[in-house]
Amino acid sequence: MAVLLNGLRLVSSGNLSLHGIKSLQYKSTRILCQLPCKSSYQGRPFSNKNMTVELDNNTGVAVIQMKKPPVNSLSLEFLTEFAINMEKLEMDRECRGVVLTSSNPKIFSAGLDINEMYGKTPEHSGEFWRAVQEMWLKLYGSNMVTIAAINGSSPAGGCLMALACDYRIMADNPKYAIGLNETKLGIVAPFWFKDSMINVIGRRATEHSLQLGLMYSASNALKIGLVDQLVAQDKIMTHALSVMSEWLAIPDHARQITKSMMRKPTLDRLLTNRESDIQNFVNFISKDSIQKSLQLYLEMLKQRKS
Ligand SMILES: CC/C=C\CCC/C=C/C(=O)SCCNC(=O)CCNC(=O)[C@H](O)C(C)(C)COP(=O)(O)OP(=O)(O)OC[C@H]1O[C@@H](n2cnc3c(N)ncnc32)[C@H](O)[C@@H]1OP(=O)(O)O
Repeated sequence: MAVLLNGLRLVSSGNLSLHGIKSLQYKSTRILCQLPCKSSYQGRPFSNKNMTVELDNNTGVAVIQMKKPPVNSLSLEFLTEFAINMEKLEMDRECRGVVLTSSNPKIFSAGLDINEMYGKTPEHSGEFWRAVQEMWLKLYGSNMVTIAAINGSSPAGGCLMALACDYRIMADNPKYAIGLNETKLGIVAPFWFKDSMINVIGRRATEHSLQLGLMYSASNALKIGLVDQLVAQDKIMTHALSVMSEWLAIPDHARQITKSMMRKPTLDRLLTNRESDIQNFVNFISKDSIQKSLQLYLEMLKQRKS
């Protein structure tokens, strides 16, 4: 996948490599990364409106705060913006860690934007799925330390984002739920969603979880290891930054090589099957029966409100 970023053409396919080690550098200023409006993505108009990215040059830690109303659903535009921001941070020698969180006090992310999967052309579906893959490749394959500060519910694609991070801290609120609930929508979590979950909670728990499309309360997510810690909502960012400092105390090169060793087989599996995975998604999502399921699900979401 190629993107134009600040005039530089980037060809991306995941980031972790034994050679991609960053040197440690610190600066004393605080900057707000806002990509220029003129940035382009495969010829599409681009705007950086779905998240803010704030890099603290003292600590080398960036906070990506998702802010797409109403529920941070992962649209093509959102995913494109996310991948470009991750690429930019990855290339920034001063950035060593990323905390991913949400500006919505109740929702981390509602997962993939269902409107992107309903009533769309095969071309659009293919482009959308490539962007979903790219988001995961950038996050799962990042050289940086990645921490999800899950300050609200996080179904499906939202859970995938959290699973792709190195560490997950969830707000201790019984109303929040997290999980890969795809089967409940009549759709199937692809193999790399499944692999991401297996690598965090193990095979048996994943099978149970995926077949039933289970959503876990924060406390049950902690019990099965889907999240690593629960903390009070108002302490979640402070805590995430404190955990980050522990991870950053490890020399980057040793941690990055270890991370690559652990994650490379999972990344390679998608990289070598990328095109067939897209084709599989397009074929699956284009079926009348799946379109019907998605239509009913969208209607149910709207009715639930009223
Ligand atoms: C071969 C492989 C094939 C396929 C693989 C596909 C893998 C798919 C992965 C996914 O991520 S699918 C998406 C799964 N997500 C969900 O099931 C979440 C659904 N949403 C909810 O459960 C709730 O909305 C909530 C996130 C818990 C938030 O609840 P809340 O009560 O706060 O808000 P409300 O329900 O009123 O929603 C507000 C507004 O947002 C719209 N919405 C919600 N989720 C989505 C979504 N994922 N995509 C698009 N739009 C979404 C909802 O309809 C409301 O819209 P409205 O204001 O216009 O009525």
